[in-house]
Amino acid sequence: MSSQRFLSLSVSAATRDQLVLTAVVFVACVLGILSRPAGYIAVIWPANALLLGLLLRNRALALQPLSWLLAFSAYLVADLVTGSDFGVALSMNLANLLGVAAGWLYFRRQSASMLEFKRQHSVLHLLAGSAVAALASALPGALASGHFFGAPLWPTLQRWFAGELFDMLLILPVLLRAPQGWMWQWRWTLLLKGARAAPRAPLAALLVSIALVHLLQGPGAVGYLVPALVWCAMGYGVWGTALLTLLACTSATALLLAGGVVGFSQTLIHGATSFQVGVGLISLAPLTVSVAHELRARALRKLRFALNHDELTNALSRRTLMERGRRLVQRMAREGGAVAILMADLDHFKRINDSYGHAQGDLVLRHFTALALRNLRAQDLFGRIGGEEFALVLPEASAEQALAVAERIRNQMREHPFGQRDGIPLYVTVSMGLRAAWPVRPDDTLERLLSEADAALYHAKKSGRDQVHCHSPLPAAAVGTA
Ligand SMILES: Nc1nc2c(ncn2[C@@H]2O[C@H](COP(=O)(O)OP(=O)(O)OP(=O)(O)O)[C@@H](O)[C@H]2O)c(=O)[nH]1
Repeated sequence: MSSQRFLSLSVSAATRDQLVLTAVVFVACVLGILSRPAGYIAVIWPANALLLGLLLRNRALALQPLSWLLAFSAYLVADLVTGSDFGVALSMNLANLLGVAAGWLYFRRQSASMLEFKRQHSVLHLLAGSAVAALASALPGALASGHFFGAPLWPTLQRWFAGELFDMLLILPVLLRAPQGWMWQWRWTLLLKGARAAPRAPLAALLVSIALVHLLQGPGAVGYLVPALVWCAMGYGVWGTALLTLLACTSATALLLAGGVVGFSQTLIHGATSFQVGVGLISLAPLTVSVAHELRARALRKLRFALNHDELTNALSRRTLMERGRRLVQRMAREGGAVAILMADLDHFKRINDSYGHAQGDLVLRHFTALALRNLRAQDLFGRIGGEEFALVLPEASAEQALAVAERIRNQMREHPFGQRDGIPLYVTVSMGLRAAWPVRPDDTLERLLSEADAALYHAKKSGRDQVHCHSPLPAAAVGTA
């Protein structure tokens, strides 16, 4: 367990996390207690959702009974220091803890990807888990309220449930999807860079819609937020959307409370209950859009990769190499730049397959690809032409530089042992043909350069393999230094 400096004390990471958890619950409770105009049920009660979210993010913490005990003490102390009766505080906070425990039991069965909103059904599970947690605290809470204050069971149950559902649906996604690590470990510069690069228009639309909620107040005003939030969902990712939804929905709620459209007095309580459930459910719309948007983007990325790459080696596919290579050669011809083409073919590959098996042959192909890619620059192209034949297109590379790269790859390949057979290690060599063009002429096509590199490869094979042959002879000095 690593020890860290925290508040000038040297504490273990687990203790630090427990202290943070306790402090968060305490502050959230005080906030909730301050919003209790109706006597015993708070307007906002973020403590349960925050506690549940933090425990789900840090499972090791949730598995320690001390964490639960500390959280419970935070609930109790917050109530007692603000003047609550001990019996009331004890029973109400037991109800709170029961809700968190029920939510924990529901969500702990979900996979990490489900909880991080990386699955199609994540939002539905958020709704179900939040409803379970809300009901598990609302029921004992309403019973205790009836016992201590003579509050009617059904309206109190509805009120408590609505408040909890509202908090869970808005707060949990922010915590569950937040970047890895606690506040002090977040990569703030990276986050700020991402925020700066994000489009501004959806955010501006959201601010306008919050202003509209204020200007055109009414029971349906929260709906004004939906189009802008859906737009945000298409540009800001799941976490950004969850955060903006939380901020926008709570701002709109505060504005409508201030305007008297919703209220938590006894006469307005039914409307407030329906309002909170409605806002909570509305918040699921942008979240669902952002999850679907992200899943679609991921599927498209995978599809594009599969289209552009060879399945076995992950080298570029022949089609993509030809497309990109053609564009590159045309650009070099326009700019009068240089390009070097290498054709590479593993030697006696059939024998490797025959003697060591096809699986070993596949391994050699994958290793050769990795080795070649390690020796190339980001702008170089490396593709599998077919079987054990590969092509490399190196822009802005002279014949000497390309020859040096080819020799490096050839030497590294011949020195790498691949498994053993009868105690004899398997070594594989590669032959290559090089065609360099500098400057690239307008009539130099990729097809022609490739076929000339192929002719050079044929010579390399004919001359005994395990060598690089150049299409046109290089100056003697260059060959010596390569
Ligand atoms: N393991 C494996 N073998 C493949 C794959 N594609 C093609 N081959 C094999 O590669 C071998 C190519 O053999 P040849 O074209 O005769 O060439 P070679 O044995 O390398 O001989 P030289 O090129 O003349 O040195 C054949 O046995 C193919 O079955 C593949 O994806 N995996």
